[in-house]
Amino acid sequence: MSMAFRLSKHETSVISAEDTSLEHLDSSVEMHSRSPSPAPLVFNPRKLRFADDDFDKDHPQESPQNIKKRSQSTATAHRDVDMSPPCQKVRALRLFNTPATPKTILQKSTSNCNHLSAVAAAANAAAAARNELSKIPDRPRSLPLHNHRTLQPQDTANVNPFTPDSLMAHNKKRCRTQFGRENLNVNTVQRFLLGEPNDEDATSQVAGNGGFGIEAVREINQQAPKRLALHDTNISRFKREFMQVSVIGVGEFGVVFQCVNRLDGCIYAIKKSKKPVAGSSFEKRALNEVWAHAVLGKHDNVVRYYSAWAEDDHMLIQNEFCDGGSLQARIQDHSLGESELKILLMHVIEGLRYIHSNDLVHMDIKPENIFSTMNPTAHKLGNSWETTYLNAVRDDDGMDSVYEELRSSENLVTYKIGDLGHVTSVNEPFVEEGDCRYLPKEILQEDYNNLFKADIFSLGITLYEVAGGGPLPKNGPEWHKLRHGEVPVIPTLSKDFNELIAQMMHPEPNERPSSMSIYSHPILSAVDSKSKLQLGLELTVEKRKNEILMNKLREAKKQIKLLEQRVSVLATANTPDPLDGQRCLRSFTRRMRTPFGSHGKFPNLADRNKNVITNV
Ligand SMILES: Nc1ncnc2c1ncn2[C@@H]1O[C@H](COP(=O)(O)OP(=O)(O)OP(=O)(O)O)[C@@H](O)[C@H]1O
Ligand SMILES: [Mg+2]
Repeated sequence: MSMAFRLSKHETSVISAEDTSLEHLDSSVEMHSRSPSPAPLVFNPRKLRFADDDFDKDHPQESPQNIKKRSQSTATAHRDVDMSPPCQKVRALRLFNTPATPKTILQKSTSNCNHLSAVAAAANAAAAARNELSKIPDRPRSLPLHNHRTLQPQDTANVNPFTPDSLMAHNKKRCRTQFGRENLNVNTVQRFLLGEPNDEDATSQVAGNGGFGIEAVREINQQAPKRLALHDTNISRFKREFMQVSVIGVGEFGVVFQCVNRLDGCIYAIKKSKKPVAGSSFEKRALNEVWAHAVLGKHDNVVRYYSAWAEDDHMLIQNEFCDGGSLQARIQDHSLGESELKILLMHVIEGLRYIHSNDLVHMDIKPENIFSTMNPTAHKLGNSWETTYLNAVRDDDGMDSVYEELRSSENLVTYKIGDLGHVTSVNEPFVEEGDCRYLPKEILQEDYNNLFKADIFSLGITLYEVAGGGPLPKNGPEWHKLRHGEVPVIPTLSKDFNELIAQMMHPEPNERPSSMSIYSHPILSAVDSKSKLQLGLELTVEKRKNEILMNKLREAKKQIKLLEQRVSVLATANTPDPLDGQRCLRSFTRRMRTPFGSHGKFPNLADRNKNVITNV
């Protein structure tokens, strides 16, 4: 159970030897901390404790039920002033033996298995099935039903509930009843993809109604009643494939390592669940994160996903390594100015727009879950041609220094949304509340009608915090004020930016701007979003690139000239000189005419030549 507890801010913790959650860490591992704290193995604060100190101080006698009830009331701000956000407490309750206990979590977790989409299932399982498919000579034959009992775990594949599939999104109900499963076996997928002869109308049903044929459905119902257990997929990869460099972060759920892949030599961030999750109630949470990453990890402003696997019953996720650390670490020593905030907003809103366009929501946007890269190739200096160009020239000698210059600059940064453990679908939400400091009130009231706007609120309050409005309250009057439209003005920001933040934190979700409208907000026009310093730096870099290219051009021209000269010399040398021919001829004829030859008459070559020349 301790795993569900979050580290409080005060608990900037030191990993101790007895911390079982870190039993798999090498003792030699150094903590790579971007916080100013010099202590080794000091972690950035993560989410809150459920039994939060402040909370307990504020409400020592409060019964959890009252807290929840009060949170759900729509009482006025003043009445709410004494009330604290219940989410952490409610979550705590769920973990103990009360009506809303682990059972609830587990039930929810099991019911969430119905997130299925049959076509999405087919599409996902298709990848796993591809190898098998290639072995099939002709149209596949269906397995006799009794054969299903002998199916091996490796013949099945999970269904990713986040796969964007509009077909099934429109047939949710049907989908739930028909495909209330989390995995499909390869034969069913084959049959769906290749079309079973006696499933002819099934194929048309798939297109028209989003369903399989009756027989296929029956087959699915005969199959494994639960999802592919992590335990069954355990594989040993971590030590074999990766070289562990350091620990880069610790959250409620996982420890994140910086690793180098032994084969490709690139750096990755590998997140490993702190405790074994296979078979536990956290298995679903772990899989959720993998599913979300697999669907969303392709956008420049979402942490890229490479692979995931289960090892020793732990979940491991191999992600892009973000060398700039978390936003939380970046703001340890200073708040962000408006120009930096605009860049942050521009990047995060692009990521959110992408997530939202997949009908998914993040549900845990906060500085600890926004990472950054300082790699200029990842940064959008311009269009993608520029990235391609930079990639193309990066191996060239001169670019290394330019690269270094970019890398050392704190001003070139790409922000990426990470930690997708709370992602859920808006069509069939399974909401696991994130950090209550960043949650809007409606989520605590279990109003999930406009989840997109919950992300917008969290981003708004994140901007407010990193601009200098933090630290954010976890409960109490200040917590409520921020959710009742009483957002203090940040003096260092323009009126427009303050207004935008306040609008994003509007108490009424529908009044908050959408990710799309923020994206096209005039405040984020391309020029405005870059600081003078950044523009200056980019200009310098462009000039340097230009210089290098000009030098190369000059060098290339020189080489071409030299080559041309050599070619003309060679050409001249190869052309037979008529005079030379005459000379040879004459010497030859002379030699022929001289019965003694040259040897006896002329002791050395010079004399002989002299003779020839004389003859000429
Ligand atoms: N890809 C990455 N690149 C660089 N640092 C990372 C990466 N992933 C995670 N981190 C670091 O590790 C910390 C914990 O990661 P993450 O938020 O994914 O863990 P978590 O256990 O899911 O957290 P939470 O408590 O929010 O559930 C982050 O705040 C960040 O500092
Ligand atoms: Mg996190």
